[in-house]
Amino acid sequence: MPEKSNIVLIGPMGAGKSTVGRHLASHLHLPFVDSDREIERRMGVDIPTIFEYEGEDGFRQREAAVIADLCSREGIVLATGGGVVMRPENRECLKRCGLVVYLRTSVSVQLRRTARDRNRPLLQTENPRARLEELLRIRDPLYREIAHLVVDTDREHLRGTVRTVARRFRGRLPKPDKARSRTPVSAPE
Ligand SMILES: Nc1ncnc2c1ncn2[C@@H]1O[C@H](COP(=O)(O)OP(=O)(O)O)[C@@H](O)[C@H]1O
Ligand SMILES: O=C(O)C1=C[C@@H](OP(=O)(O)O)[C@@H](O)[C@H](O)C1
Ligand SMILES: [Mg+2]
Repeated sequence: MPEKSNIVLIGPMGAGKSTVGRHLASHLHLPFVDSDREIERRMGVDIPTIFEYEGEDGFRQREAAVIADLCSREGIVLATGGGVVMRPENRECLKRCGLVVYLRTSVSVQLRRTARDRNRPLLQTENPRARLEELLRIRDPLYREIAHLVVDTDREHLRGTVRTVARRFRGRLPKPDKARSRTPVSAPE
């Protein structure tokens, strides 16, 4: 069970974590944080540059530090990068950080949504489909391992996905009345 009341979006590149996250945060009136943008902000360079100079390992190290920091916050919507689940310490951290939502997507839809974007170094290859398939084979069980909720984004429109997650999140918040009735009442001496 999560210890904090954040919403954490996980899933592969092109699942819509950044886009759904931004809309969901605005729908729920919560702050939105994208861990990739936070890494770029701290470093002052973009993700392809970090990969170029420090390799994927360097990026993963910076990502783990940012995830640990962001998970200390309360009441945010957090969009993660697709590879965040590769490190066990991130998985542990995210599980405790809030409601973890796996935005599931087929490789064909991922390809379509990421085709024109040059900002994902792992997809700058001759065969992005094969790369996405291989990443999903490794990562899908890891997404499922920490997800409290799986939402298929192929079949739902953006608005539908936002509503589904918002409903499930609200359902987990303690109702004011019930919360009061759970307050222990001290017995008269
Ligand atoms: N549910 C959706 N339906 C249609 N297009 C989407 C959906 N979610 C995201 N997109 C589009 O796909 C692209 C990649 O989305 P993004 O949010 O960056 O994915 P991620 O952060 O998971 O890699 C963006 O251009 C976005 O507008
Ligand atoms: O899948 C991955 O390993 C990555 C996904 C990217 O984020 P998105 O999933 O938001 O595209 C970004 O963190 C980086 O390029 C690595
Ligand atoms: Mg993103």
